[in-house]
Amino acid sequence: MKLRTSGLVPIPLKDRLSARQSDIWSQSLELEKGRYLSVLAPSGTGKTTLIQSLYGIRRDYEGAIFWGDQNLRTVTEEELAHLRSTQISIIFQDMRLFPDCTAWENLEIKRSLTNTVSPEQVSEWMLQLGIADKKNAPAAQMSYGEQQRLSIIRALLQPFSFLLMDEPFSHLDKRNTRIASGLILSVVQQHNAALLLADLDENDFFPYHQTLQL
Ligand SMILES: Nc1ncnc2c1ncn2[C@@H]1O[C@H](COP(=O)(O)OP(=O)(O)OP(=O)(O)O)[C@@H](O)[C@H]1O
Repeated sequence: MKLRTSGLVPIPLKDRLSARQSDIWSQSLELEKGRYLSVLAPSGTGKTTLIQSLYGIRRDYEGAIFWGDQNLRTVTEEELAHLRSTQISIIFQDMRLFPDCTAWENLEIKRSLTNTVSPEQVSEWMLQLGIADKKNAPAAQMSYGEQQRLSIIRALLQPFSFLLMDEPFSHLDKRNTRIASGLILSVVQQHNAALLLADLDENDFFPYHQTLQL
């Protein structure tokens, strides 16, 4: 399966976009399994809009987004749910954890849906990312950096062919970013998945095949 966009333009950004060049807006974009794409964009230029449109959360755009032969605009809720649970995983900029659930519960809600990762593996990843001691803490009581590490692990608890990431390391220091990106890369490689990282500045978190300006 391939991700393909054509003539994509978010309607709220339309007037602003007509005044500047972009590698993605109004163009065609293709991403295949196993490819790593970096999308660079200054604050406020549409990273979150892009990621949420690709994930099917937003539909206020012109043009089209295809996952394989499925046009996101016309897929049914069931087809979209199936795509998200089998093909597309995501790390949201705003994390979207359940604040009153513990760290472990936040992960278990996702993990138990497909049971493709063992609880032991989850514990190991929490240890690796330095949040094992937060297992029983409500997400709302975790620091933003801890919540971000939790939401990174959560994204890895399902089968996927594409991983969408919206500034996934914005609350992390260099060391934690290195550890978290190493974990993400190893799981992406296991799945032979594609990775799309939308971020503010150039970085070497992953060995990209392509870098585009939003
Ligand atoms: N539904 C909407 N209606 C009007 N304007 C919107 C809407 N959604 C986003 N915008 C505007 O579009 C621009 C891009 O927003 P977006 O959140 O995608 O940017 P971003 O690149 O992710 O920014 P940041 O790096 O600061 O998180 C912003 O100026 C925002 O105010």
